[in-house]
Amino acid sequence: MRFRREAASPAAGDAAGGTDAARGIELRGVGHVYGERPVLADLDLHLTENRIGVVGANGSGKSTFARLLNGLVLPTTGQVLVDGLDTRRQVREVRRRVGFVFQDPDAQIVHPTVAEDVAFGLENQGVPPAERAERVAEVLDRYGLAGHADHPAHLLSGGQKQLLAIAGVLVMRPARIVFDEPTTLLDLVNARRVARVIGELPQHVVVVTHDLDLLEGFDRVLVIDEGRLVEDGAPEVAVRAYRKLMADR
Ligand SMILES: Nc1ncnc2c1ncn2[C@@H]1O[C@H](COP(=O)(O)OP(=O)(O)OP(=O)(O)O)[C@@H](O)[C@H]1O
Repeated sequence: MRFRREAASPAAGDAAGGTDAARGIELRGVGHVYGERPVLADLDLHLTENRIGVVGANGSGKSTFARLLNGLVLPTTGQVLVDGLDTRRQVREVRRRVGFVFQDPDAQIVHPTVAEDVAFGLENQGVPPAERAERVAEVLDRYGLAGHADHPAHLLSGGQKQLLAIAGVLVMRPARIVFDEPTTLLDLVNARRVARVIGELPQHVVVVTHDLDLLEGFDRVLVIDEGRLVEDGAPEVAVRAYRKLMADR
């Protein structure tokens, strides 16, 4: 899937449109059903914090939740609003605003070389070549990939691929970024590196993860269980609740 290619302006920090009250991501009475299988129900949330984590058991509905936030999945019931934009009716604008980083970077890498891969979304958007080159160089430099610009993207290490996937989203300057298990496939060194990168982003981020260390310094953590929100609070409180939930199984 190549949805990240649609992430674009406005840059982080830009006036995102709508009224202040409409800022953030709002879920109103959201539920989701795949075929006959209900996977999320009764979600009423207003997500405004800079760093939000989402944890829960396998199959609890976290990826589905993440995908609702940029319109990759549409709610079966209720509404998801991003800065006042409805994911059902204004999906293109929503995807410009909300970048999405998949768990497996191979799902996002579509061009032969590192630089071409990062440039693709900008090219699609009609960004002029000189600006394109400048933005690509800047983002590759920031993530330690400048020396790999002309290398085959698929030959990068797992950690470098994840950074490339993040670079490909960031170059589009979305105001918000959703990460679906960004460190699951990485070793400890690369997991820490990606955690640091996420921690330093100016964007609002929502991170689905099983890596509880990643949640350090987050503003808010949601615990999802069997498709329902069962805890919502500061990381220490939410993680404690999650551990207890799992210990009782
Ligand atoms: N496209 C789909 N079609 C049908 N069922 C699906 C689809 N995607 C997910 N599901 C089901 O929905 C439920 C929730 O899946 P989801 O991937 O959202 O969970 P998760 O919490 O992210 O799991 P994990 O931690 O294992 O990645 C699971 O039972 C899964 O089998």
